[in-house]
Amino acid sequence: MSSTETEPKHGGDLLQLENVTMRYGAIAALQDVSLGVAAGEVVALLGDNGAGKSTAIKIISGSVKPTSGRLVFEGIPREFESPRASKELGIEIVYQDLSICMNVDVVANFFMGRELVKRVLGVPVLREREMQRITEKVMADGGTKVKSVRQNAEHLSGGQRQAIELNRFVYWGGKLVVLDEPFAALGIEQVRRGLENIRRVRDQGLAVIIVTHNLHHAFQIADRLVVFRQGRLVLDKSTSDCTHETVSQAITGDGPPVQIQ
Ligand SMILES: Nc1ncnc2c1ncn2[C@@H]1O[C@H](COP(=O)(O)OP(=O)(O)OP(=O)(O)O)[C@@H](O)[C@H]1O
Repeated sequence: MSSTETEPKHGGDLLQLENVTMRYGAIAALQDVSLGVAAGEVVALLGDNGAGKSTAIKIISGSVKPTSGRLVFEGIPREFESPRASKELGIEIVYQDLSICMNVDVVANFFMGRELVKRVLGVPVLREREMQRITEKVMADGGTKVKSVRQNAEHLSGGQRQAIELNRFVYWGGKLVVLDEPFAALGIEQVRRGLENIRRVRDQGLAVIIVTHNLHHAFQIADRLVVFRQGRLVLDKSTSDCTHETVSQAITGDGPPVQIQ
C-alpha cells in the first residue's frame, strides 16, 4: 500500500526534481522525490522536523548535490554545482533576513553584488543617483513604502526587509524564489503585507516555494501543498483539495492511510 497522495502532475514546467535521493551516510534525507514547480505558482513545502524540506531547497539552490536523480530547469537537465550557478539561472533562496545587509541602506542592498561585479569587470556602472532612482521606483511599483531608501536596513521592519528581497528578486529577473520560513519573525500586519508581496510576485509570473511549519499561512498563500515525511514526498495536491486535517495527518502519519492514486 502506498502512503503517497499525489494528483496528476501539476505544472512543473519551470523546475522539476526527478526521482531525487539524498543520502548522508546511513540517513536518507530524501528518498526518490519527484516534484514540479510551475511559473506563476506558489508551492508550500511542509513536514515535521527532519522531514527533508531543507535538503530539498539546498539541492535546488546548488548547496548540495543529490546522491541520485535529476534536476530539470526550464526544460534542460542541470548540474547545480553551486548557489551562484543556480542564482545565475534566476533561482534565489531567501533565508530569514540572511541576505539583507543591516549596516547599509536600501539602495546598497538592492544593488549589492551586482554593481560590484560590474565594477570589478570594468563594465560601466550606474551613478549613485540613478541607483537611488531605480530603487525608489521598484519599491514603489512593488507597493512598499519606506521613509527613505537611504535608511539603513536595520531601521526597517522584518516585513519591509522581506519586501526588499522580493522587489530586488523581481528587478534582477528572478524566476523562482524559495522563502524559508518567511513569516517566522513577523507580526500579524507584517504577515499580511508579506502575503501580499508573495501574491504580487506570483501574479507577475514568478514561481514561489515557501518552506513553513505554519499550516494556516500555507493555506492562505499556496496554490499547492507538498508534504514530506521521513524523506518521502507523501502529499502533493492543490490547496483547494486539501483540508487542515488531511494535511496534518500527512505530516504526522497519523490517521487512516491517505488514498492511493
Ligand atoms: N549535513 C547533514 N549530515 C547528516 N544528516 C543530515 C544533514 N543534513 C540533514 N541531515 C538529516 O537529513 C534529514 C532531513 O533533514 P532536513 O534538514 O532536510 O529536514 P527539515 O524538514 O528541513 O527539518 P526542519 O524543519 O527541522 O528544518 C534529517 O534526518 C537530518 O538529520
